[in-house]
Amino acid sequence: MKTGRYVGVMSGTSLDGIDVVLAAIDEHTVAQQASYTHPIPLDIKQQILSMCQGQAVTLSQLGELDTRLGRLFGEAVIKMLRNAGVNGREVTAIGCHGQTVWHQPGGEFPCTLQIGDNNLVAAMTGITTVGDFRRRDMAYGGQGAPLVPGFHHALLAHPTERRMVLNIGGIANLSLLLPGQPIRGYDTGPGNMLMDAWIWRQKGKPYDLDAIWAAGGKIHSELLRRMLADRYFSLPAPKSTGREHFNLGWLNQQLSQFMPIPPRDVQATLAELTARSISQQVMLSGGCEHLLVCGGGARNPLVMARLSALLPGIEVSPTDKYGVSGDDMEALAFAWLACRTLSGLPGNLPSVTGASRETLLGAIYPV
Ligand SMILES: Nc1ncnc2c1ncn2[C@@H]1O[C@H](COP(=O)(O)OP(=O)(O)OP(=O)(O)O)[C@@H](O)[C@H]1O
Ligand SMILES: CC(=O)N[C@H]1[C@@H]2OC[C@@H](O2)[C@@H](O)[C@@H]1O[C@H](C)C(=O)O
Repeated sequence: MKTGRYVGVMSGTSLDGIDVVLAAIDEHTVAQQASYTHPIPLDIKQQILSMCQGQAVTLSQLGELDTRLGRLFGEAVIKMLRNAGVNGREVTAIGCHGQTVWHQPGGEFPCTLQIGDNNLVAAMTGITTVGDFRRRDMAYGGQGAPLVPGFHHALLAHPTERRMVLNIGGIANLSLLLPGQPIRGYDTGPGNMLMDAWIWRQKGKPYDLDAIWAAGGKIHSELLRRMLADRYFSLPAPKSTGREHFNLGWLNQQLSQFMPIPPRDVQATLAELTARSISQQVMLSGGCEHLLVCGGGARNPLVMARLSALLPGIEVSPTDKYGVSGDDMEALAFAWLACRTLSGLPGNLPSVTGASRETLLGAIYPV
């Protein structure tokens, strides 16, 4: 294993900011040393959102966004290292996930596109950068996602306890760490994405802080039932999804089947959709003793309370309680994946993604 200090950079589907971490990684430990969230300018956020939802873009717009994001990731790393008082020469490599603007794992021409030019990240920071983590798994027939279950296993598996790790980001994904069984994992469906999109549309707020707005609404049971009937929820694993499917257009389509529903009730129903779709998948996957939750959704008290209520007998708690920061989990995972790539170790898990084999992940951008 190529031990050293690694930087992980993750810009997820929520577009709430670029998460950057610094960690010392060796065969047995991933010791987080610093973290920082870099803001995403609103116009960049809007361009990403329109691309993700399939609106037409010119090649020039795509190329420029690739450059702007590459610069932004580079700046984010430089700022984090400056705050931490660490020189770039002390860092072995950066694992930079990039920004997913399209993810289409099925069909005749599967594809996934993460942008943000890694050549720029390497040039700006003077640090070897590893990127493009998903497409080799896809080249071997896998979904290209989720990639974090291997990292969850390395950090949080227990020899006898049945544990699952749940990331509630824009999309939610679940890792099954069940003793004696192969590691499995898949995206359960919307995490914060629809809740965020609805409150943005209704109130111009990026998210429903502490679920205060949703908590005062009533669940619309027919709308909930209709949304839960979406085909994605009953698909067997391996499976992964994104904004291409669960977006405001999808929500408007569901709402069009009803007389106008008070906006606050829609927000409450979306929070319930997140909790129900996750809890159904936890139970369908055989249940567990401990559900360890990370991602921004772990800060949503309503979703967390509903998960606890829907999963009696399962302890639902943030991963922080188990020593891993829930806000930094994904960025840490990409630092770890970069370390695996430079160490010549595979990064994907065929039992999760459905790929035909384990493989090295990523492309290396040297300095
Ligand atoms: N106090 C809070 N109350 C309610 N929701 C919160 C709170 N804090 C964070 N969130 C939610 O978490 C989101 C950010 O989550 P996160 O940073 O995990 O997303 P992400 O990095 O884009 O994830 P992914 O890549 O897994 O999609 C916010 O957009 C918001 O919906
Ligand atoms: C294509 C893509 O970017 N997928 C993300 C997204 O965000 C959460 C969920 O959907 C997960 O599948 C994945 O991210 C995590 C880091 C993963 O690959 O495990």
